[in-house]
Amino acid sequence: MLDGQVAIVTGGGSGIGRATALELAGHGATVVICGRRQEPLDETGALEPHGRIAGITCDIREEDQVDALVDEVLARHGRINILVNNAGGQFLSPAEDITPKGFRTVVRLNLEGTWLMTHAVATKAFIPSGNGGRVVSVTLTPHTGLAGMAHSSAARAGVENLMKVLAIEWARFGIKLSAVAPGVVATETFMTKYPAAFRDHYTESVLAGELVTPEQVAQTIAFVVSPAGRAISGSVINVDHGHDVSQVRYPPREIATERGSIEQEARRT
Ligand SMILES: CCCCCCCCC/C=C/C(=O)SCCNC(=O)CCNC(=O)[C@H](O)C(C)(C)COP(=O)(O)OP(=O)(O)OC[C@H]1O[C@@H](n2cnc3c(N)ncnc32)[C@H](O)[C@@H]1OP(=O)(O)O
Ligand SMILES: NC(=O)C1=CN([C@@H]2O[C@H](COP(=O)(O)OP(=O)(O)OC[C@H]3O[C@@H](n4cnc5c(N)ncnc54)[C@H](OP(=O)(O)O)[C@@H]3O)[C@@H](O)[C@H]2O)C=CC1
Repeated sequence: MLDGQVAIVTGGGSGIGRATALELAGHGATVVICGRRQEPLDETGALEPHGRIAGITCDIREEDQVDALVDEVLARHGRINILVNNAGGQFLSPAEDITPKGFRTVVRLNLEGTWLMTHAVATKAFIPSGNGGRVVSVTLTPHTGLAGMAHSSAARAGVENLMKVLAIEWARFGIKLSAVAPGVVATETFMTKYPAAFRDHYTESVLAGELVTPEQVAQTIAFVVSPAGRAISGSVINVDHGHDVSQVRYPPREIATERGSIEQEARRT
């Protein structure tokens, strides 16, 4: 389905990004993955039997590193057809405890990093080639607001609207852009990063009684960038077992602290 296509998947060393890199490579694409650490990238590469996945370190928040990544992919492969903006994340915190620096950190990663990658790939590869390209950005549901993640909710809303605006502006270049918005996905990070009460509550209370798998998100992304998804642009596609339309009280009684909020995520060491 993707023979001859060259794809970049950010955050391809783990979770949804790893599953997406493997899915695209399984359909014949040559995939370059990036992240801040080399080791997880190498681990993903080793899982692909035909040598179709290679890793290049890059912090998507840094403009010079983004430029260097895109230049390197073009030098190696001569073209880019697909960009998957998957790298992202946040720390869990009651909104009143998020500092200006903390808010900026999350917005920089999710919104500015996505913008830098998208702009660089479009201006260096998609537009000059005359062939356009496909962009999928991974965001989040629920769209009604992800309580405990004010910074990330704001950033992801920005990403989804960015995809819509660019779908209009860059239609003339043949560039199609969409967002894929997962619900709660059983990645290693989700299962280990957040306070146990938060993780257990959302694992047990999701509508369908089961979490989304990274592979389900990856297969949706592969469909969107495949020939079958050619007419998809400016869309937000939920992969969430109905999470977006469910009504959830905040904070959930079962995990509310004495302050009437949620437990803050421990700082990483
Ligand atoms: C209805 C609901 C349904 C809810 C249903 C639930 C659905 C959950 C769905 C979502 C799941 C996922 O996304 S799972 C995937 C998540 N994956 C990730 O988050 C991976 C990427 N994340 C990260 O790298 C980090 O978390 C992130 C903080 C964003 C960036 O890390 P950095 O190393 O760049 O930054 P740091 O140096 O650690 O921190 C920079 C500043 O950020 C702030 N900061 C960082 N960690 C902090 C913390 N735990 N508590 C407070 N503040 C913190 C401080 O101000 C820090 O500055 P100082 O004070 O100076 O230190
Ligand atoms: N798991 C879930 O429940 C859900 C996840 N999502 C979103 O899906 C995406 C993937 O999540 P998931 O697979 O669970 O999480 P992971 O933590 O496994 O993946 C995040 C990846 O992004 C990379 N990354 C983080 N910061 C940067 C950076 N500044 N520059 C480049 N790469 C970076 C990390 O690698 P490294 O640390 O080496 O840089 C890592 O490989 C995220 O955007 C997440 O918020 C959305 C809905 C639900």
